[in-house]
Amino acid sequence: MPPKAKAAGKGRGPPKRKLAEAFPPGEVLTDTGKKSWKLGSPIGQGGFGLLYLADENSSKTVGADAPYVIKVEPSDNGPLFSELKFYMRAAKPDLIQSWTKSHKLKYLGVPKYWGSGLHEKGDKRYRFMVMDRFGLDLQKKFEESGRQFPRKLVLQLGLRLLDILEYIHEHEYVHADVKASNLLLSHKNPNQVYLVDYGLAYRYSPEGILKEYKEDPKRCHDGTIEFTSIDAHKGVSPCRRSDLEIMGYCMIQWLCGKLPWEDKLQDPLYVRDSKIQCRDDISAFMSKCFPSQDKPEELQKFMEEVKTLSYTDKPAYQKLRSILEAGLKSVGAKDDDKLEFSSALNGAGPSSSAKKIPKRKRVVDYKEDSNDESYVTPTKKRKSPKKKDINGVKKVASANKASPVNVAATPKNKLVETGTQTTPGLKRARGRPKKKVDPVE
Ligand SMILES: Nc1ncnc2c1ncn2[C@@H]1O[C@H](COP(=O)(O)OP(=O)(O)OP(=O)(O)O)[C@@H](O)[C@H]1O
Repeated sequence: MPPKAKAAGKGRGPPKRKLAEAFPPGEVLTDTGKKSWKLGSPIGQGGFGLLYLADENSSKTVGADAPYVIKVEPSDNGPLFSELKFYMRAAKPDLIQSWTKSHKLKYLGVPKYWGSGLHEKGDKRYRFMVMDRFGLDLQKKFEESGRQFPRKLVLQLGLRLLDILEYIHEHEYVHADVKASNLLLSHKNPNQVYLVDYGLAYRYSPEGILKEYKEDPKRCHDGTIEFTSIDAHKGVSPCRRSDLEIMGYCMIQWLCGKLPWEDKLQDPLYVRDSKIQCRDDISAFMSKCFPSQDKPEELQKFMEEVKTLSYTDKPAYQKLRSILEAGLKSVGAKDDDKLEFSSALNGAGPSSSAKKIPKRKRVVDYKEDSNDESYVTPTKKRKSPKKKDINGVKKVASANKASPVNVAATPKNKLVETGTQTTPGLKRARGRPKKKVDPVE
């Protein structure tokens, strides 16, 4: 039996996590810096908490174009704790701003952290975090585009992801769960994309000290099964090369529609072995993904460059950028900062294999943030397709027949669940502090 399937849920689950109750619009929360924020309507639901539209507190009501969201979870739930640690360490607006400036970037797709705190209501205590508000996620765009993105778009997304990953890697973290559903478009600017969901982010280099390679059979296959890295399949904590490998699989899927192992995602060992085979013969892998089209040479080179990285190596981000830029050049395009989703630009419509399939959920069997805090995540089986997201537009929960409903048109505070991210039978769990160290206390 695959290790993950054995570990899934049975007997190891933590107590059921409570979802934060729906706060009424107008609820005021005060963060640790004494700044007050006002909640608007709920905008999304994660596995462990709710997201609300929000704004700085004033006499005005928080409308549909609010610039912030607030994530709220019961204070004894772990996941927001882990994510919050990342945001507090690496996503302060000043830090992002100065990096953007010094690296001459037009923007950096890391959400800014605006504050956090604890909020008491009745006899309950909640942890909250304020962040930028975004728009649609790229998984929806991918489905809308018949599960294929144009080459120019894929390469531009790759370039933006390299900016993001270089930044978070240089700030001691890896993301470990890059995928289209974690890439959100800016609420205001349709040409900007942001990487969200740092619930699985791992501090691979606390105070600059790199974690050592160590396989742990109990932690195999963490992440989202089709994209997760070979390191994660082997139960090794994610590192910089893992993020790049995951990103490579994403780009290939966006371009060809379907990765070779996608028909057998219920078998993590099969997925792991397929990825290992592909790494051993990248050219054959590319031929499988692009049987009837020209193989995108740049993606092959990208994967080959990633393959050269050892566990602790710092990736050559600039070389990787040049590889993707050469790809843009080869199709007569340039990085003009416009994200165009129309597949006509590809010169090819969606491939026959590029049909709609249900979105996968991610799996994680542990969480560890080293330094002074260590996390052990008891496995948790997540309730099925209970998702979420709204971003001004919600989808109703029939797996792939999305009916967009404007959140403003839904009954007050009533979340419409969406069915986007489930692979039946696989579990998902998130980090939980072993020691009770509260970052906002
Ligand atoms: N800053 C944001 N602005 C707008 N929408 C967001 C923002 N962050 C997340 N979302 C959307 O809200 C939904 C819930 O996000 P959240 O990160 O809580 O869920 P998740 O990715 O499943 O995380 P969890 O790991 O808690 O399950 C997602 O569909 C996501 O696209």
